[in-house]
Amino acid sequence: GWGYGANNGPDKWCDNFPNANGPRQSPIDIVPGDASFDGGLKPLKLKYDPSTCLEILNNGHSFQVTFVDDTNSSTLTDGPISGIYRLKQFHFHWGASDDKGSEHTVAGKKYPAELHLVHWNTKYPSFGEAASQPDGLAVVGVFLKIGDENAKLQKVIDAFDSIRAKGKQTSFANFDPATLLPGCLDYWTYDGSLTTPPLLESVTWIVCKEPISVSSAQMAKFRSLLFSADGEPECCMVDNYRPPQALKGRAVRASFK
Ligand SMILES: CC(C)NC[C@H](O)COc1ccc(S(N)(=O)=O)cc1
Ligand SMILES: [Zn+2]
Repeated sequence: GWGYGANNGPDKWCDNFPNANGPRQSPIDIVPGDASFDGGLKPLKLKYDPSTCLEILNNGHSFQVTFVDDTNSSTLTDGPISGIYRLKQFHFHWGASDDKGSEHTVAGKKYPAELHLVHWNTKYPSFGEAASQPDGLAVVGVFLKIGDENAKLQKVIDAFDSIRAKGKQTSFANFDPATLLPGCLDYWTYDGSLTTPPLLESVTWIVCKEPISVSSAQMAKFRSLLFSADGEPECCMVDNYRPPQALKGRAVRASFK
């Protein structure tokens, strides 16, 4: 199956996933000077209920924290979107070293990691249905930069021993994803796609300008996770990011001046 190695990585995805060369692929390099301020963009409204937090799992590509999404308890509204989008999961992408790892870049700058909070449009019956619609998903991206230890993130890291290998999962309750958001919610937004196969072109991307902190020691813990399952040769889960894709004429708007 697809992955991030030399033989199954991003440059090979087009062999099985034709969306790879589509007109609205993600991630992109965000060039602040080319983004146009749009005064019509509303502030992001994120309302998260920690009791909807369900479990944490290693899916062999990243780890993700999944949420109960059968009610509007944890939602994203306003911002560049219309209607109500429900939180489904959050996950991260990171590098083998602190000089790379993010999917989006900012005028060519790579951050060591990037958080994705994945939401689906409740005008559709489920995440799976929404994922195939052009306005089906909204993903909030938050950059991580090396600095002070992030105590909120540590709660997630403390679960890594239980999900070290592909396919492992464990219960994960009462986590508030709002604690992972930066203080300032200024953002860039553009029409894009899933950054992993099937690369569906269904995502309104909302990328926060302000990063959150993570310590180098905490990043080392991310890199102790494995792409491989129990019983397979151990393969460290690192460099699980897709590089920036062609903009193909798309506009990037800024919610801030
Ligand atoms: C519904 C089917 C297509 N399954 C989709 C699968 O769960 C993968 O979902 C996702 C969800 C989010 C992203 S990202 N990195 O763009 O935020 C990538 C794949
Ligand atoms: Zn992602």
